[in-house]
Amino acid sequence: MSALSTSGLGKHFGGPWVIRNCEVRIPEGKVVGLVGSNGAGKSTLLSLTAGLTAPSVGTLRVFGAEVRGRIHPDAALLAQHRPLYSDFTVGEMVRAAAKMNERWSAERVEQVLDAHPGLDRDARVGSLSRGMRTLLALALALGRQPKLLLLDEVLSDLDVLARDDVLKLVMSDVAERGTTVLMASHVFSDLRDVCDHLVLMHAGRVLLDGDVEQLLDQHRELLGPAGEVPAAGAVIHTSGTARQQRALVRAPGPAAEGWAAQRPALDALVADYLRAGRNEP
Ligand SMILES: Nc1ncnc2c1ncn2[C@@H]1O[C@H](COP(=O)(O)OP(=O)(O)OP(=O)(O)O)[C@@H](O)[C@H]1O
Repeated sequence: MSALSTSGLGKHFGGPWVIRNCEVRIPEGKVVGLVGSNGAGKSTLLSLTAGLTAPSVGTLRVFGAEVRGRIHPDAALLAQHRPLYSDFTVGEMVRAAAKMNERWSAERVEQVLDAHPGLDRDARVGSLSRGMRTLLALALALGRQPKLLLLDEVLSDLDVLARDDVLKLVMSDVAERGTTVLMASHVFSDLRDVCDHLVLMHAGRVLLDGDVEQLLDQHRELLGPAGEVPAAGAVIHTSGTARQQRALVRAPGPAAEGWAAQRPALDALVADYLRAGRNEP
């Protein structure tokens, strides 16, 4: 069963479409990188998935059940603004979260707090470092024992050690509970090492949705002389100098004479799709 599937999904807030004709299918147990430039619609897709806002058109299903602006018990969202009360202590924050959630694993939250001495139960939330606040918010999201964990820009503004802590915690949940994770970031390098499935958005549209290895297999980076790219497939993006040209092509035929073809690196694939999106009218 898909952890998340959408059909003809669209969203606007009374103005222009923020998500348009969105079709995604995310298999259970995957760690998904949700990538796109600022304003691409990543946070909106996460909010729709968590049931915080309802679709304007189309459907969105989480583990087969349609979500229409109702919080799904199997999904937990760690929003970009980290929903925590600064005046509470860590212990008070944990108790408040436990009261707000019917399904709750105190044990899971305690495990996380015990593993991170910076998360002192008596410390004021407002006095915690950015990394510790993110870890606390993540611990509370994990306390809900979600089957689908939605993380919005969870690594932004964190130093390298805090990033390691957060990623380790997320990946341990994946390994131990088979959690499906959808992680949004506008910085692809944040997600590159952990994601096995990629959803790439631009201006409210989904440009790519698939298993990372399969997506790489479907594309070739062609290098050859300047001029027309002799490719049978779809040319996604070209760049080059007066002498040499480079092109990313989807489903290309055999390389033409004078041209070299190689499987692209994942970073290059993502960057080319984002550039191609930016150049569209
Ligand atoms: N509640 C809202 N009301 C009106 N417009 C909104 C609302 N939420 C989002 N938008 C608009 O939807 C578009 C997509 O925003 P969204 O936050 O989903 O993008 P994003 O890809 O997460 O961007 P970023 O990487 O900057 O966080 C933006 O133009 C934004 O202004």
